[in-house]
Amino acid sequence: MKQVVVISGAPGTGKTTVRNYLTKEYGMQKVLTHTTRPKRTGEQEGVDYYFETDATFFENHFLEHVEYDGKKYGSSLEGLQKAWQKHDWAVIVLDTAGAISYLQQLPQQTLVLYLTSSQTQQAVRLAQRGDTSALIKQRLASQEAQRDLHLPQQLQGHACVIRNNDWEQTKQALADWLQTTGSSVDQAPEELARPKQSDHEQAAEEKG
Ligand SMILES: Nc1nc2c(ncn2[C@@H]2O[C@H](COP(=O)(O)OP(=O)(O)O)[C@@H](O)[C@H]2O)c(=O)[nH]1
Ligand SMILES: Nc1ncnc2c1ncn2[C@@H]1O[C@H](COP(=O)(O)OP(=O)(O)O)[C@@H](O)[C@H]1O
Repeated sequence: MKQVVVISGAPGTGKTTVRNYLTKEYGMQKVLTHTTRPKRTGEQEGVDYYFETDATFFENHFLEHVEYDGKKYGSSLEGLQKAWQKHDWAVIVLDTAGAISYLQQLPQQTLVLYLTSSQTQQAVRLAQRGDTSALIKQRLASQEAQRDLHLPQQLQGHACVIRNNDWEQTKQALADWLQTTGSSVDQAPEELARPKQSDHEQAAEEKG
């Protein structure tokens, strides 16, 4: 059975970190999304996002797309299907509006993980990531970031909520959650036995 783990939450709660952990430790296949926001230092095309312009963005066939802090973001069904060709478990990072769309459109396949952390911690982490203080302030004050500070009603009862403060506890909470989903991710020894790829190796392979 194909599954997609949708990771959602406010900026700096650790969505990308958890996504990378689930790909490396559990072999889940990352689904990249498209955005018109500028690349951050260190981000790479085809590794972190597919970076688009306003003109190229709508050349994609989106399963859902949103506006977040004035920029466009969207995820395609093709991207998800490509991931499912490689592994039964895909993982994607979306805002809460995207998570709601996935639950509505793919109710049998979608598992939502909603991350939280204290707002002070969020700001500290975004600074660690290298974002400027002006950017952090703008991002955290945006309507969408404020909205995503709380689990929307449509996700209540459908999301596993993890407070990502202590990383060891987060890893344990993820393991416990995956066990309760009756997941088969632990039962894919041939996948897990493969040498771990770096994100860049994986991107190079995907490009062919
Ligand atoms: N709905 C939706 N949200 C997305 C998509 N891609 C990224 N996001 C979300 O857009 C928001 C902004 O992402 P990003 O610019 O990387 O900023 P960050 O949250 O500060 O790491 C985050 O909540 C992401 O989860 C997408 O394709 N669809
Ligand atoms: N549990 C944690 N403890 C300490 N730092 C963390 C933890 N989780 C994430 N981080 C760090 O916080 C920063 C922001 O995390 P990131 O995954 O980019 O957040 P998001 O994708 O939700 O915006 C990164 O530098 C990351 O290494």
